[in-house]
Amino acid sequence: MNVPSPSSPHPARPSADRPAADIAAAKQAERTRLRAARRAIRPEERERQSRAAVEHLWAWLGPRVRARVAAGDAPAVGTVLSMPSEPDTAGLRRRLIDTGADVFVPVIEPERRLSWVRWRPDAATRRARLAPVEEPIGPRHGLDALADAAALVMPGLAVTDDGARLGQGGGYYDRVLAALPPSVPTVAVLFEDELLPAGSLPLEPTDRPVDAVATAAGLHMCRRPLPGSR
Ligand SMILES: Nc1nc2c(c(=O)[nH]1)N(C=O)[C@@H](CNc1ccc(C(=O)N[C@@H](CCC(=O)O)C(=O)O)cc1)CN2
Ligand SMILES: Nc1ncnc2c1ncn2[C@@H]1O[C@H](COP(=O)(O)OP(=O)(O)OP(=O)(O)O)[C@@H](O)[C@H]1O
Repeated sequence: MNVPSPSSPHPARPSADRPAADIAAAKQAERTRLRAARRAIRPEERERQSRAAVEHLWAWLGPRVRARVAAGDAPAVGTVLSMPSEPDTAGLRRRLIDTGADVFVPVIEPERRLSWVRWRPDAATRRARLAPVEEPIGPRHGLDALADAAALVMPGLAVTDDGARLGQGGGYYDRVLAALPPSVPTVAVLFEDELLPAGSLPLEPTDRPVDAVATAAGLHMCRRPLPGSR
């Protein structure tokens, strides 16, 4: 079987021959387009799509978390505190907590690194200095907190059918994906129009693909079936 290793660079590399500055500029233009499209999404529509995307994600993730909790091995799950422009992960976090998972969300560190803080519904948060995101206050952990996670649920602005991801531009998640054990399934949560055809996003050598995308339309497998999904 010719399945690419999850930690290898993305196999489809339409932008391989372009100068790096061109690719970065093309990404920036795409971010501008995608952010404008997000601003046009009404709150009720964001709510609807967030609920439906979480429902599809939970149909796969819920049973896996439950099984591990029942076996006395309550898993970690990485996710985010969503910005108002993003699909809302609040419903996912509530279900994870209700089911007994350990929920971790990112905190921005120097040199575009992330650390991970355990989140509870009553967690005190503060605004990050370098991005318009809330971060919980509390002990910070390295990526080892997610080494045996049931999933890493990621933000992003768009992902292609085959898993190429465009984020907010910090490279934070590319660094995470480069260091995360390939056994941890990675899923981006997006609005419906943000799952794009393969080949339609500019790629840099440091970009790392995601395994799947959850939208209101369903859970789309980009690279390999998620464990237990069939
Ligand atoms: N909820 C959430 N948390 C996250 C991320 C994320 O994408 N979403 N990140 C993922 O890496 C990291 C934070 N990085 C971020 C960097 C920039 C922006 C941002 O929204 N910036 C401005 C854009 C300014 C500009 O135009 O250049 C904005 O969109 O208004 C958000 C997060 C870690 N935590
Ligand atoms: N593993 C890495 N090591 C060093 N530099 C990196 C790494 N990953 C990404 N970068 C740098 O970070 C820059 C921004 O990355 P990119 O445009 O892929 O961010 P993004 O995936 O859109 O953002 P984010 O992950 O923060 O949501 C890249 O131009 C690249 O130079």
